[in-house]
Amino acid sequence: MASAHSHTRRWWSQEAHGIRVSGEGTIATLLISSLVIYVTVVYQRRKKLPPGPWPWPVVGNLAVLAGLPHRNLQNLAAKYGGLMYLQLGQVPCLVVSTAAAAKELFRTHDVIFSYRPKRLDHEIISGKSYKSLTSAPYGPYWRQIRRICNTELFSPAIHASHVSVRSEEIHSMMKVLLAESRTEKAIDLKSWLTGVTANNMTRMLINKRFFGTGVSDQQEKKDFEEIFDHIFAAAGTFFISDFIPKLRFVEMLQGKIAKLTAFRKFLHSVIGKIFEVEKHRQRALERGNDPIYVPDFVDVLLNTPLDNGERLTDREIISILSSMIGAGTDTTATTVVWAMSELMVNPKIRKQAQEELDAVVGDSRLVEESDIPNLPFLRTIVKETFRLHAPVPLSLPRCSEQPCEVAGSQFPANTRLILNVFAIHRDPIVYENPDSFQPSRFVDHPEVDHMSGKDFYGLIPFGAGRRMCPGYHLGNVMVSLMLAHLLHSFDWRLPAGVTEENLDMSETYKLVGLRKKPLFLIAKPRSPAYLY
Ligand code: HEM
Repeated sequence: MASAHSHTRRWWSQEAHGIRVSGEGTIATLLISSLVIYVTVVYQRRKKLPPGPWPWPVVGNLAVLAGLPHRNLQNLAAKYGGLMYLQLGQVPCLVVSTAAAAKELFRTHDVIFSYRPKRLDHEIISGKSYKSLTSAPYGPYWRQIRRICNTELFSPAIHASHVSVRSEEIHSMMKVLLAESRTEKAIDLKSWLTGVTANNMTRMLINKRFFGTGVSDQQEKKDFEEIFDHIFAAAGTFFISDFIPKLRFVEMLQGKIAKLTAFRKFLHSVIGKIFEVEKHRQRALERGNDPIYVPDFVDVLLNTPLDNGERLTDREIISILSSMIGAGTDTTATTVVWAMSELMVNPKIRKQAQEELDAVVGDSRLVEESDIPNLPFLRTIVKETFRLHAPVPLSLPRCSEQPCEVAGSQFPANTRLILNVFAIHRDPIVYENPDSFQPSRFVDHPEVDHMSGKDFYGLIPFGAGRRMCPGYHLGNVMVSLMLAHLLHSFDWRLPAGVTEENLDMSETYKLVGLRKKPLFLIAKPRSPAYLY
């Protein structure tokens, strides 16, 4: 009995082993044949596409978007060239990394790539209709909003009418800086600059300010700050489901969807009060046709009919205003922080800029906007900062809506376009010593215009083509003005223990290229106190 039993066990074990061996064989065969099919399919497809790194199954080349994607992509472009192909999950992607490739692409394919890819945060926060200027698809709605913004917000006449707002906001913050300088404490420059740019934006848009002295409603200020902290944080977050929609559950598990949904609820509960859209509507009714009243931007948005005769909804107005504040605040403040960082590690350049300011402005008044055209060296510092520290290193993502042909290759609809401004601004064919801060490189080239977005594609901090930044003039003026004020009115030094040699100049990527560590500086006034 015992032997029969052991025989049966041996038989069973051999049989089972046999099954395992043949099972393993089948799995191995399946794996190998899947791999062969995958390699063949990818190889056949890739033959017809621009060069690029080999994609992993499922995720493709998504890993390049981790950490500092502008640098990862620059390194890849050094190997694969100015026009590179990536497979980002399920999304085909073209990466432009040289001035020549940017010129070629914008001259021939700007319209095709004038759409914006959908993002999870936009979908949850604003709903699926994407009605802000930054996220709206290229088409009639976007064209109308862009036209309204160009004529009612960014036109030379409107820009000129806001000179006093810019000046008041900078002067009001100069007073705060003066007071801070008396304490000899190191100042977090970014928070000061963000206050100025945010106040300037909100005064232009809704005739209100939220930072500095004289702000009475502290709760509203807190809500405003919370909203834009969330918007900036969401804009800098990577959502895997934007590239592999089936993985949306991952974002659910990570709590990202719950966080965005909670933010949407908070946003909708406070934003109406902050932007006062309904109050504007009521005031317009009470006012009637008062010829003396100067409408602000909310009045304009409420009153301008769209081509179909309809008016913008409150939701649409709120989206347009929020995206404008989101797009214009951090970008501008960050550029000045980088300019000051470079000037702290390049004291000779800082001194030269101060000498120019002293010669042009003198010591009996503060800088004025009309001084900027007379400060050519300061303007080269601004250009060089935009070059070396492009505030939006990968621009805003774009995509195609239709299938298209680029450089002889066919691309399906929804191909993403990444404009690697960071790499373009370091294109060794255009710039000598591209990694060093040398404003003098522009001294003999005043024709290099970082705001044209056409002809010269070696300096495009505001993007290029149809969706180029509409706030480029305002952004450039604010950066130049704030920098001029900081240098003319104060001498600056690094806090104890930090030197020109060891100041950390590394960056992080949150859609905007921010300093990894805040810039703390100690200010010493250069002008008599009554001037501030
Ligand atoms: C230093 C300042 C700024 C920089 C570097 C900057 C940069 C950019 C870039 C790279 C884009 C994407 C362009 C493209 O897709 O080709 C953009 C778009 C945009 N920017 Fe700016 N920007 C700045 C300031 C501003 C300001 C002050 C405003 C508003 C007052 C603004 C409003 C916008 C809007 C609404 C868009 C979306 C345009 C569209 O999709 O049609 N920006 N910006």
